[in-house]
Order: sequence, then C-alpha cells, then structure tokens
Amino acid sequence: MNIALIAHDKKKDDLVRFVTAYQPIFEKHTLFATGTTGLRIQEATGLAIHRFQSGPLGGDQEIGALIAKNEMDLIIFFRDPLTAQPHEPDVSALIRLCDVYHIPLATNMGTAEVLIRGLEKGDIDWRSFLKGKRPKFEK
Ligand SMILES: O=C(CO)COP(=O)(O)O
Repeated sequence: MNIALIAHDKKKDDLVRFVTAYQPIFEKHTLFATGTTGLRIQEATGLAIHRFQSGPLGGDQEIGALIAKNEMDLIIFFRDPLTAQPHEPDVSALIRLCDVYHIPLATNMGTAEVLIRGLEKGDIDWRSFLKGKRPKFEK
C-alpha cells in the first residue's frame, strides 16, 4: 500500500512517536510524506520515505495529485486544529480529495491507531482490487 504521512509542526513529535511504535507495520509499505514531516520520520526511524515539498510550499497538493490518480491508499495527517495554517486551502483540498476518492484518512492519533491495525489485518485490501493506475513507485 502507498501511505502518506503528514503532520503540522505541533503534531510532528506525535507522528514520529506513532510511526516508531508501528514501524514493523510501516516498513512493509511504501511511504510518502510532506518535506519536513518526512525528514523527521526518516531521522527517527531510518525508514525509506518519498518526500515531497514542505506543506506550505505545495506538498499537500502533490499528495492530493496522487490521490486523484488513485495512487494513495491511506493518509495519516495529524492536523493542528489550534493553529492557523498559511496554506489552509491546500489542507482542505487534500482532505476533500480523500472524501472524493474514498481514501481512508486519519487526522488524529486515535483514528490512526484503528486504521493502522486495520491495515495490518487486511481491512484495507479492497484498495488493491480497485481498477486504475497502480503505484509506480518502488519501495
Ligand atoms: O504543512 C504541512 C501539512 O499541511 C506539513 O508540511 P511539512 O511536513 O513540510 O511541515
């Protein structure tokens, strides 16, 4: 599965802890992230991650483009609901595209736990059966 990892600044520590806790699951999948989030996770875990631009510089939109091309299977996006983001339209657009394309999306750690355990159990295998372009990124 192709998994995107994104966190706003005040949530980055939480996401690093989350990915570290579930590293044995994450390392079976192909990981993508916005720039700074990806760097933080790489430094902490050594996982291979395809990094895009930083969120405010277009990273959310790059991930959104992959959703629109049916190349993203799961999004974990720890949003900071208490801090205004200069690129709020990009954040909303990414979340909207998850709804348009029925892509599982966790915006907080509670939901992320459920999704990642479900991923391991095979609850998201239906993504593999969908027609369309499949991931062309190597793990
Ligand atoms: O701003 C972000 C998501 O909206 C995250 O971007 P960074 O991972 O580059 O900090």
